[in-house]
Amino acid sequence: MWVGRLQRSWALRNGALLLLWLFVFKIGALVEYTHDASVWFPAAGLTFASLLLFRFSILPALLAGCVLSTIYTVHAYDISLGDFQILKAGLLFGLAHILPYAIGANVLRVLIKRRSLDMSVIIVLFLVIAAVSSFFATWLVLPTLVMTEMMSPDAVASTWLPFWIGDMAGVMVMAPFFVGLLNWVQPGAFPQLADLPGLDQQTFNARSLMKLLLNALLLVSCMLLAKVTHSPNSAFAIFFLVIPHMWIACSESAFLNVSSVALSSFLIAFWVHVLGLMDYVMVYQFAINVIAANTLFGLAIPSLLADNLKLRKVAFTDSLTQAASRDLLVQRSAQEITYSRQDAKPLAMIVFDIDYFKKINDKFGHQVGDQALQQIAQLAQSLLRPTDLLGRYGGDEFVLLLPHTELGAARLIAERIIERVRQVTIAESHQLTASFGVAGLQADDDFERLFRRADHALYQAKLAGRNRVCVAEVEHQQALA
Ligand SMILES: Nc1nc2c(ncn2[C@@H]2O[C@H](COP(=O)(O)OP(=O)(O)OP(=O)(O)O)[C@@H](O)[C@H]2O)c(=O)[nH]1
Repeated sequence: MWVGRLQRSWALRNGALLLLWLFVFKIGALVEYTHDASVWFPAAGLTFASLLLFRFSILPALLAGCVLSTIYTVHAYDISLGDFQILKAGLLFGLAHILPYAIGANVLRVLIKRRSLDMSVIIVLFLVIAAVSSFFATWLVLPTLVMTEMMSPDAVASTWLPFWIGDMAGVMVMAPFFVGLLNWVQPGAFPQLADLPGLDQQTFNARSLMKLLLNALLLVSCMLLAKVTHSPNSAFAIFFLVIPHMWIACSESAFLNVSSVALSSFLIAFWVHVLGLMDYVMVYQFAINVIAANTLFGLAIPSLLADNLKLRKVAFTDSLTQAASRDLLVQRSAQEITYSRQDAKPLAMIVFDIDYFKKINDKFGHQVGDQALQQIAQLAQSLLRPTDLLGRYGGDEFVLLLPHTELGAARLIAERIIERVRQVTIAESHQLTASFGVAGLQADDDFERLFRRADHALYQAKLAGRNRVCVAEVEHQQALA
């Protein structure tokens, strides 16, 4: 019910986002580098994600968040500023923080709307936009803080890098998670997101929770190691997290993928704070940024796999008859011939072709011809074993590859098909017939030689009057009429 209200009311949405923004701002303070810079600033990710989804309608919440967080900082750190100066500092901080992310989010929005871009390109663009917009945010916010006397000019040199890393981690690591979360609360706020695979699937089950738990255990172990050994070298063990994260990226939904990176980055901030590992915090931040960038590419895996499957289907299936394409036929035949030879098993090939197909086209039209091809393919397919392969060699010529089949058995199969073909009537009155050539694998056969013999047998069947099966080698012709 509350979700429905949030979706309908602009004011409620802004109010809820303000609360969430202040909450994540406060969590960011867990890894404060100075009072002006957190090395993990998830609020930047929320700013970016909310601007991407809700555009300028969310500005009041973001500006209010910046003003309130400035008031909080001034009081928490006893900075002596008057009320008007605090308000001015808050508003200027807001503008400096929001502007670069508004531009970045809008550029990404426009790019995502171009449906021709594939997921891996969108991810690269997002990473570049995250790095560039957080860099500009850093160099707009810091001078603003100096100008409003929230920060001493001397501190800029030592603060800008952790500030930038903190904002960049906030956007790179947290924005995809916030996008998934906001899109769940308000589906359709940015309809094109539905075209990106899986961000809308909030599927958590026992197996995915177990993976998150293992990930969290590895993370804590690595950080405890750094604490116990007091060695900056052991802090680098955190890079091992790339393994469980890639595992999650390859095996779970996109939303779980971005949630796991967000969770790891939160846990890193939490344990840095609890274990007092601030000296190594930059190592951890670099690690989580690298891991996030890596695992984000996991979002592209489902779409790449789907594209691959689609391409394979197009390349290996004849679109009219759904039989195997000539390419697949040649490829599979070569494989099966090798296996047959290795295992000393027989293999047979049948080549068949509709009789007087040209006349059917001429008399009833191409569409009826196409239907005849489809019917013949379906009929042959229904009589085959799963290990057999039906391919369309070209025009009205089909090839049947029959592994583990003796020549005699292949002939019986051809006879069974020819019998069924005779029962097919097209254009209400025309009865179809077809001719068949059968050949068995011989010692020095490759696909070409085997096909040539089966095709020659087909030619013999045509010469002998069609509507019959002819077997190669034995030169045995059998009229079946
Ligand atoms: N409808 C349709 N016709 C096709 C397709 N591909 C090839 N053809 C036609 O199929 C006919 C093939 O004829 P042929 O196999 O050469 O000769 P035929 O008339 O069947 O005569 P025989 O094979 O000697 O019995 C040609 O007219 C092609 O234009 C297709 O995808 N759909």
